[in-house]
Amino acid sequence: MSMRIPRALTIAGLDSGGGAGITADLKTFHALGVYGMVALTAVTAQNTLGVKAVQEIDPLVVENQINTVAEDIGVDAAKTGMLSSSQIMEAAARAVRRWGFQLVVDPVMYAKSGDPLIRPEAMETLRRVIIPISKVVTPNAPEASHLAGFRVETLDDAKRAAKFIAEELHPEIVIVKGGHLTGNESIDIVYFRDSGEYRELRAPRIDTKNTHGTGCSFSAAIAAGLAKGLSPWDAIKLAKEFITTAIKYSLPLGHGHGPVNPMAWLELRAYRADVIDELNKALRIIEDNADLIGNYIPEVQSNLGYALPAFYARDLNDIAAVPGRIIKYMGKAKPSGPPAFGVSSHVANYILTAMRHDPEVRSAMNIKYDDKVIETARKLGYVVSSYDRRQEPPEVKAREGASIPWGTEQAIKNAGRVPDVIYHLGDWGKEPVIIILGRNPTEVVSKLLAILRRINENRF
Ligand SMILES: Nc1ncnc2c1ncn2[C@@H]1O[C@H](COP(=O)(O)OP(=O)(O)OP(=O)(O)O)[C@@H](O)[C@H]1O
Ligand SMILES: Cc1ncc(CO)c(N)n1
Repeated sequence: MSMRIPRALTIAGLDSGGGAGITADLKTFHALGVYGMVALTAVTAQNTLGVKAVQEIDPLVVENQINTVAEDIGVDAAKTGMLSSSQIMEAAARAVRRWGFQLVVDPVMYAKSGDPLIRPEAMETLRRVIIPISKVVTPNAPEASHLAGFRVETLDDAKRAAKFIAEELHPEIVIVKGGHLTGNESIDIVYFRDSGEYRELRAPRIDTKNTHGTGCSFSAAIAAGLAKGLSPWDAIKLAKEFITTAIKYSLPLGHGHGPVNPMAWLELRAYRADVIDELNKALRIIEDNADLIGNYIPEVQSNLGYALPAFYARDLNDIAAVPGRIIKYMGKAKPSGPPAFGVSSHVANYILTAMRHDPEVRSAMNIKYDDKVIETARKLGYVVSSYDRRQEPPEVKAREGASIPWGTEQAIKNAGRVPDVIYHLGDWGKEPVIIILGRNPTEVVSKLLAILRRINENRF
């Protein structure tokens, strides 16, 4: 069986700030497993604050770039971004018609900063020449207003504009994006010209100013889906999920609108797999030392947690641990099953709090309290710190899940850094606990074993 490598082309401009244009498009193509190619239309000197200068590429060179990659490498789907002049549009349209590939058009008019990316006289060519050859066109609210000739401020306006654009300019599918509208959801209206059908794309509106490049990545993701052979609707749904992730993990860079993060899609998957691998490695070390560690499994049993890298560790779901905990079975420590995300709140709460002080400390394990462990850890030079549950303020006690973050904060404050070992001596109805922290689960288990082995050496 031969393997088909999906290929997508972006016909767009360069944003020197790296957030929008072809850099966003290429990241998006590759994050979605599609080989990316470029026909550059313009160079912009741009950052998160605005566009300082534009140099257009010769229209014949734009056309030549498209023809050159299409005749050799092949193109399954393409998208257009910044097309600033009528001549560049005519040249791009000639090449697109010649090769007949599926086209997504992002009718780029202004950057997030408000700077224009199209010459006024090219607006008519965009309508007459570019949009009619597109399968999908993706105006935002202001662009839809220009194309439809009336203000687009509500979902109802967006619906009317989508239908108007489809009927007047003849693309197959119109998506009027809701990024510029208000509401606690960001809702895009999708209109299918042939069937006259409307569909909605909904996602929670993310509270961030770092949305530079959203439109570019969204349209590139649709083109990537089409290149992979998805139906238009499946490609559009994938793109919505993709852009929501890219905005959730957008980057606080620069002084204006920071860039979206198309790599988040790929990085999240890579880091999740890595976290599970690292936990499995450490769990095997626990099994290899099951007798020794078995003596230190507490009444509530143990767990070993590992968080995604700090940038991606937002809540308890971003920390993996053993679902049924590490139990004591016939005197031996035994992980009750394979690790998974979002299954521990106890150990995960220690990790989340520690990471706020030291983003490198991403792993922790709880064990049974024993004076000897504390004493030996100190002898080995580990930083040991504690907190006193009896000093917990009533307002913390009253709040579900607030005890551990409070206690961890106390222990960190007492040590002046995130310690290697945190303990507390319990309270009425609360077992005392020891937590061992480290950068990764193997380091945590190594610290534990170093302590337990030293205790045993001293015993005999
Ligand atoms: N704050 C947000 N939270 C969630 N989704 C958003 C947010 N802002 C935009 N989106 C979504 O991102 C996609 C792109 O829409 P948007 O209207 O921002 O494009 P755009 O204005 O063309 O972007 P740009 O010009 O910066 O490239 C749409 O699916 C939209 O719903
Ligand atoms: C080059 C380029 N293309 C598109 C956009 C739209 O976001 C931008 N800001 N810069």
